[in-house]
Amino acid sequence: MRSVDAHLAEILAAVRPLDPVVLGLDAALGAILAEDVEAPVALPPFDNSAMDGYAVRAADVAAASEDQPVVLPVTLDVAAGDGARRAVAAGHVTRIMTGAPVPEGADAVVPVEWTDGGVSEVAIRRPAPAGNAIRRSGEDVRPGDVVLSSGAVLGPAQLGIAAGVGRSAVRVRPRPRVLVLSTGAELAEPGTPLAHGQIWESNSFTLVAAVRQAGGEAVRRRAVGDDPAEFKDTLDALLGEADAVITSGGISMGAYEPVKEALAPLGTVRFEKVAMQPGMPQGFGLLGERQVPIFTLPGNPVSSYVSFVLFVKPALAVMRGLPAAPAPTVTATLTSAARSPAGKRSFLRGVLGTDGAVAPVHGQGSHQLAALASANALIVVPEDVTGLTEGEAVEVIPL
Ligand SMILES: Nc1nc2c(c(=O)[nH]1)N[C@H]1C(S)=C(S)[C@@H](COP(=O)(O)OP(=O)(O)OC[C@H]3O[C@@H](n4cnc5c(N)ncnc54)[C@H](O)[C@@H]3O)O[C@H]1N2
Ligand code: MOO
Repeated sequence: MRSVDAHLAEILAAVRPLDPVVLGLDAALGAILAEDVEAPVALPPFDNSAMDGYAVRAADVAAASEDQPVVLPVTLDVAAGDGARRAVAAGHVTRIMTGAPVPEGADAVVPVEWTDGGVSEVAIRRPAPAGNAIRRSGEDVRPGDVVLSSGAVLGPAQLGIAAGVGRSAVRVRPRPRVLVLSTGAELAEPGTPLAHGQIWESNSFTLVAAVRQAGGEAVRRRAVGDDPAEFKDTLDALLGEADAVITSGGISMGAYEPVKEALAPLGTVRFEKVAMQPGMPQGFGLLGERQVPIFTLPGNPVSSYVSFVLFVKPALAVMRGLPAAPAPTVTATLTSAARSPAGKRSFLRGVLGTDGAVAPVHGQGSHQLAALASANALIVVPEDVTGLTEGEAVEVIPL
C-alpha cells in the first residue's frame, strides 16, 4: 500500500497553478493576485477633514474656552466631493464636512461638538491644535507604493484597497472550476422519494461545499449510475469546462465500479490503495490534452470528505497559486482512549475545543455522516500507533 505522504506528493508534483486572467473586482474574491498593484496617486489624494466641523487657523482659536468662546465669521461651506480649490483668510472659518478638502490657509478642524453649530458665524468653545482632525494626503499610501503584492489572497479588504487605488480589474489566478460527479445506482436525489435499496446522494453536496470553501468554483452533476459508458460520456461532455474533476464512488473491488472501469484503461489515472483509514481506495491522474487533474475519491461519505481534506484541498491551493503544503495540523490533548488499525494512518473524527482538548466522536465508521457532521477536526493517528491513551498529545487537522 502507498503511504498518505507518497500519494499527496504525487498529486502536488502533478498539479500546476492556473494561468492568470484579468478579472473585474466583483469576480475576484478569493483569487490570488498575479501582479503587484501600485497606487498611481496618494491616498488620501488631498488633505481632508476627519470630522464634521469648521476648518480654522489654529492660531485664531487658541484662546477659545467654555467661558470665553471665540466667535468667527463662517465664509465658506465645503461638502465632501466639493471640487473647487478653496482658501480661507485669517480670522475666517469654513464649515466643513468629513471627507471634504481642507481649504488652503486652514490648519485645523474644530469638530461641530465644540461649537454652537453656527452657519453665518460660529462660537468656538475649545482650541484645536494645528493638524487637529485633518487627514493628510499620502498618510495611508504614497504614489507608487505597492499596496498588494503578487501572491496576495484577495479578501474583502484586499479588494477594497485595489478599488481604493482606482483599479476596476486585477490580474489573478482564477478560482479553479471543479466538476463534482458522484456515481452509484443506489443514489437518489435529495428531495425525491426513496425506494428500497436507495439512499439520498450526499457526497456531491459535501464536496461542492468543500470546493467552495477551498477557494474553487464547483459544478455539481447529478449522480450517474453504475454504467462505465454513461460515466465516461458525462465526463467527456463536461471536461472542457473543468480545471479539475472530483468523482466519488465506483473505485473499489466490487462488480460495478464505473469510475475505475471507465478510467483504468486510459492508463492516465492510477488506482491504488493508500494506507489510511478512512479513504483507502484512491485514484488520481491527468485527463486529456489540458491535463486536467482528476481525483477519484472513495464513495463512503466520510472517506470522500477526508480524502478531499488530505489530497484535493492542497492540490486546489497549488492550482490557485498558493504554496504546496499538506493539511495544517495543531497539537491537542486527547480526552479519551482511541484505537487505530496497524499500518494505516487514521483520521478519527473529533471535537476540538477551545481549551485544546479533542474528543473522538461516537461513530467512527466511514458511512457515519451524522458523526462526521458533529465533528470539527480529524485526529491523526500515525501508521505505527494502534492505541492512544487519554491525555496523550495528538496532531489534529481542524475542519
Ligand atoms: N471487497 C472490498 N470491498 C470494499 C473495499 C475493499 O478493499 N474490498 N474497500 C471498502 C472501502 S474502504 C471503501 S471506502 C469503499 C469504497 O468504495 P467505492 O469508492 O467503490 O464506493 P461505492 O462502492 O460506490 O460506495 C461505497 C459506499 O458509499 C455510498 N456512497 C457512494 N456514493 C455516495 C454518495 N454520492 N452519497 C452518499 N453515499 C454514497 C454507497 O452507497 C456505499 O455504501 O469500498 C469498500 N468495499
Ligand atoms: O477506507 Mo474506506 O474509506 O474505510 O471506508
